[in-house]
Amino acid sequence: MSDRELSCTNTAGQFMDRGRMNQNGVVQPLLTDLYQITMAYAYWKSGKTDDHAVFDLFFRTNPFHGEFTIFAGLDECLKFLDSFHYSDSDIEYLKQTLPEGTENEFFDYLGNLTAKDVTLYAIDEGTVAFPRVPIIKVEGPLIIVQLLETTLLTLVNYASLMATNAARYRMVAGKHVNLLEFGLRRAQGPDGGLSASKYSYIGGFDGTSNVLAGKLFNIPVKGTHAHAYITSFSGIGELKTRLLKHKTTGVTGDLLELAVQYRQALSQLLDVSMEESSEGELAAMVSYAIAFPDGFMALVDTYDVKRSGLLNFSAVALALNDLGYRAVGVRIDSGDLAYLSCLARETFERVGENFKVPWFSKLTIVASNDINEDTILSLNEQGHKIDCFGIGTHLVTCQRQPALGCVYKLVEINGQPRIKLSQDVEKVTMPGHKNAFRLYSADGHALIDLLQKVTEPPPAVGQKVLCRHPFQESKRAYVIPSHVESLYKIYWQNGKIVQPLPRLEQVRERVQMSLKTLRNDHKRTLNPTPYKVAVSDNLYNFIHDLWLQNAPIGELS
Ligand SMILES: Nc1ncnc2c1ncn2[C@@H]1O[C@H](COP(=O)(O)OP(=O)(O)OP(=O)(O)O)[C@@H](O)[C@H]1O
Ligand SMILES: O=P(O)(O)OC[C@H]1O[C@H](OP(=O)(O)OP(=O)(O)O)[C@H](O)[C@@H]1O
Ligand SMILES: O=C(O)c1cccnc1
Ligand SMILES: [Mg+2]
Repeated sequence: MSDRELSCTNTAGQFMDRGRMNQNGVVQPLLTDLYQITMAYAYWKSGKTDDHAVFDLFFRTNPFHGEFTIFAGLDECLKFLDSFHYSDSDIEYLKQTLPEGTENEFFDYLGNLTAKDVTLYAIDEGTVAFPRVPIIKVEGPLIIVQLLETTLLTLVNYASLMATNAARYRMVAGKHVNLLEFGLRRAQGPDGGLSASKYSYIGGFDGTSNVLAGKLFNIPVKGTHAHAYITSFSGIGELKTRLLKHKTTGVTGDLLELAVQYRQALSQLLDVSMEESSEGELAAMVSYAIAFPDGFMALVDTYDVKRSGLLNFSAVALALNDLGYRAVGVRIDSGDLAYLSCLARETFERVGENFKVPWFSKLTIVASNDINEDTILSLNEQGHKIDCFGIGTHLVTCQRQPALGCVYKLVEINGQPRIKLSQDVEKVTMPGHKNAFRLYSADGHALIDLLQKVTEPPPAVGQKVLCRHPFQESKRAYVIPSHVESLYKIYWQNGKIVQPLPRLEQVRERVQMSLKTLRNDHKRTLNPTPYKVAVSDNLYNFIHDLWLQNAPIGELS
């Protein structure tokens, strides 16, 4: 759909620095859990200030009963590191908040703390990611890397959940349908709303109704109008203006008169009685068309799609055509969207044929109203004629799964591996500083992600590598990769962002490219095949030796 096709167009480019946004003002070092700061004090007191730590940020299960996750939020994490600094008022607040007796030198230490000694490795933003493969690794002095935990998690969890949700909607809707995010009114607060707009765009939506998101992130802003516009008119007597200049000749025409004439003719063609249709709706549509003659898109379900909305819309669109303008289309916001969209398309085809206006059959049909992934799948099965979905509540609140469970775990300290044991095997952490590789088959599909110790040589193309399930001894396979992708890049080092950061549209494109590398059976909505994540033989033995060393031996009595 071109910009012309929905009534509002985007002019945001001029406000933006290459499609990237400045750091969200709410993201600052105090946006964290108190326990990070109390731990920092205790680390400081116990002389652990300069201990060298490595933390992994990863999730354990994919959201939405799926088998993939889109990693998003990295850009914001890097900006957070870049600006990490406690202000004087932050320090004042902490002095009042931490228990009396907290030593003053600690606050001096915090006041001078930055992220300059931190190194951050990450998978590229917009790439598909899988459980247990760290998407970010953070290395540096224990206190500062610990202090980053909560903020990094809040920046990655919702962003990745949202981008994944949007990518799933894109997959079920197909390439050719437009997807607009309409969720601001339902989002979890203003910041949730802005993030939803940004990350649904990355995940594959085409635009948002959120004007501030358009300005801040250079996302196309689009929209139609609300029922209030239609119900604010009760009859044609209320129209203060009915005249419109012809688009090319400039000669003034009476849009209302033309529309009324067409309405009469249409009522016979469509077998709809004029008495049943709403005159207020006609007046509203005429006035809206006068305001936006090149972008006329009308809501047709206020009273009755068949008996009123389509009749009035078609009458006004034909009248506009006489004055040299081409209407854009309709939005349907209630009822059976499959049936009503087919009815709308049939109506437009008949009207176009009858009045010799060929483009009528191509009018855009937008559908909205509580749409989710399953609704789109069901509509696809039933057959529909919808060109564009406007989606709010289910998309932005991620109603099907409201949180992604990324965690941040210490895996190494002063060169010594650390393991967190759990009764639940899935929750046992993978110790040590690790590298991750994605191994591809000859047909270009991703086969398996392989974690190794950083000291191991990377897997090589054409060479057999043993891939082991991290916890189940008997599950292993040899893989001969046709292509090996090293998943981590250093993004932050020596106090600087050390990779060029892509623009939002580039991340958006990367999502689609990355999804293409996944086999369809990993992406299907019902019972998708799990993607394999493995460890090298070396890492397997290392984990299990450490596990045995750390697990206490019980005594039976
Ligand atoms: N053909 C269809 N197949 C499956 N689901 C549909 C179909 N058409 C609409 N839906 C969905 O059914 C639900 C209908 O919701 P609901 O009954 O609250 O709305 P409505 O009565 O049509 O409209 P409203 O209450 O806004 O006037 C929505 O979630 C909508 O997306
Ligand atoms: O349904 P969603 O996916 O959240 O999409 C956004 C909704 O917001 C608007 O109306 P609103 O819901 O405010 O009023 P309505 O329920 O009466 O249509 C719009 O008409 C959509 O229905
Ligand atoms: O522009 C629209 O049609 C729109 C915007 C927000 C919510 N519902 C609809
Ligand atoms: Mg609604």
